[in-house]
Amino acid sequence: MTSTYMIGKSFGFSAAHRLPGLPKGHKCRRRHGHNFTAQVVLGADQLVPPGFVADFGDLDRFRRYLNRRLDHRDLNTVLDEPPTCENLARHLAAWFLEHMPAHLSDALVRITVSESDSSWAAYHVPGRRA
Ligand SMILES: Nc1nc2c(c(=O)[nH]1)N=C([C@H](O)[C@H](O)COP(=O)(O)OP(=O)(O)OP(=O)(O)O)CN2
Ligand SMILES: [Zn+2]
Repeated sequence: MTSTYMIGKSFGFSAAHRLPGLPKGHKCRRRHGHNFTAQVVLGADQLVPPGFVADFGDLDRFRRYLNRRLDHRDLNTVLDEPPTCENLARHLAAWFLEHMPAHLSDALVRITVSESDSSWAAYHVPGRRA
């Protein structure tokens, strides 16, 4: 279902990872780091006063999770699967749906994870569309 209004907020974190399962010699098999960006996108058909989908400030709990569990960590020890952008985006969406207040989790449309200005992956909550 498509929302009439959309908002997004981006959060940065720095972390290390390596991607097992790639061909021998692939540079991403080696441990390396990125300045990641996670972007949360929320949608709604109606605004709440004073004209918000949701207050950007209400996303602070998500920021705290990133800072506590992902920032300056080895992501291979955080996820049970290879920490690709795709898997990180799904992990973060699952956390968001489980732990954020209902007015935010009900509005989550997608989470995008970027490793650089030129590369990103998104996880869309099933049934919710931009
Ligand atoms: N679909 C995906 N492909 C790749 C991912 C990923 O998460 N999803 N991740 C990587 C590696 O993490 C790698 O560090 C980044 O790869 P890449 O963008 O190819 O390399 P650079 O950051 O050096 O970017 P350049 O544009 O080539 O300078 C690989 N693939
Ligand atoms: Zn990488």
